Parts: sequence; structure tokens; C-alpha cells
Amino acid sequence: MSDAIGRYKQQAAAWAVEAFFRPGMVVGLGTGSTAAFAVRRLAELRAEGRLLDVRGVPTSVETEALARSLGVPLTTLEEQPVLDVTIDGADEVAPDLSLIKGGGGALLREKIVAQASRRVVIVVDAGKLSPKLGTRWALPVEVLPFGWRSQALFLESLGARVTQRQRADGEPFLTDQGNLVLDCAFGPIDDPEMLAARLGTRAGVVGHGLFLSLTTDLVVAGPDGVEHRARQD
Ligand SMILES: O=C[C@H](O)[C@H](O)[C@H](O)COP(=O)(O)O
Repeated sequence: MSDAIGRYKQQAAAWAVEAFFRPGMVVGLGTGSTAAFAVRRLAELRAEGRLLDVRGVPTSVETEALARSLGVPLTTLEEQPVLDVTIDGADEVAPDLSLIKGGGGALLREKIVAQASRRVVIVVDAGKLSPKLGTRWALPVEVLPFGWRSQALFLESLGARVTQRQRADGEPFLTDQGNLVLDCAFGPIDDPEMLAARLGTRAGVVGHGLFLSLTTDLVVAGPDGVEHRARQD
């Protein structure tokens, strides 16, 4: 990550925390390098004596560890099934604020947390903006290990070039749920709703990175500063 991109991610995340987190809220804590800046900003505000009673629901083991290390109080969706607001990153953002997520493999928990949130604030650097989902990023699809090659063939039949995600040591990448991720290069996706519907009916596919109609607010940082866009319903 270049210094400038890191700075934009940090600016977007910090702006969102200050704009959207309020005392007493229960908040979703996203996963990835941009969402981590939000957790760090929350910890900084706590160190200043602000937002001390805000509790977070982490979207991954990684975010849980970060929040714990910074002393951010945590809760669970079992205890708090409705969240006030979630701040999370994204890999690709279309003009209608639909997203591809899952570059870090946290797509399933991220979607569960987003669906449980009254407000979903996505924080990105301007390089994530895209004219159409799939133009810049392959779609991550989380599949059960059982029968995963059948899912790979199914995804190819939908037009994807499929790559099983691997760790740096060459072993299969496993999600926090112990599932595999198949990265599906579709190219620009003309009808994301139709694709999401087809993926949703396939046994063995437990999640996918298309986040449609979930974003309520987008915070983008780039060379021209920070911009906030609210979804137009
Ligand atoms: O699974 C990971 C998430 O969807 C991330 O929010 C996404 O990959 C963006 O990550 P980053 O902020 O590191 O670019």
C-alpha cells in the first residue's frame, strides 16, 4: 500500500468514526486495513475520554484481536442483534453504492453484521471507485470444503475464471468459519442482482462478496479530501 493510499484510508475511517459513532451506540467493526483505522480512531477517542460506552461487534477474529488489544469493549450479535451503525471497508464500490467485499476473507461475518445494522458506512480510498462491479476485483465466494470442486465448476458455468484462494505458504486459505474462498473473475458484472440470486440458491455456497442495497453511506478519501455520499432511496 502506498503512503498516499494509507493516508486516504485513515482519513476516510477517522472521518466516519467522528461523524457516525455517538455515545451509547453498539457498532459493527469491519475488517481490513481501512476498517482497522476506524478501530484505532475509536481507541484514540476513548483515550481522550470520549465514546467510552460504545461497544463493538467485530466482523472477524482479526478485528476482535485488534479491538481487544486496544481496549475497545466488545459484545456479540447474540447479545445485541440490532446494531446502530457499522463502519467497514470495501474492495470495489459502484456508483449505486453496491460493493464487492471479501478481499480479507471476512465477507460472511461482514454481511451478517451489515444486515443487522441500521446504518452501514463504507470507508474507502478513491481508488476503490468503479464504474461497474467486477471491473477491478474478482468476486470472492465462500464455499464449504465438502464438494468444493463442484462449486468451482458451477461458478465457471456462470462465466467466472475461478481461483482457489491460498495463503502465503501455499496452503488453502480458510475463513473464520473454516470454509474455502474461490475468487471468481467475472469481468464487469451486468446484473449483480441476478448473479447474487443464482449464488444464493446453490447449496455449498455459504456466502459471496456482492453487497447489494446494504450501504447507507459512503465516505471516500482522495487527493481532493474527504467526501460523504448518502444513498439516494
Ligand atoms: O474481507 C475483507 C473485507 O471485505 C475488507 O473490508 C475489504 O477487503 C477491504 O480491505 P482494505 O480496507 O484492506 O482495502
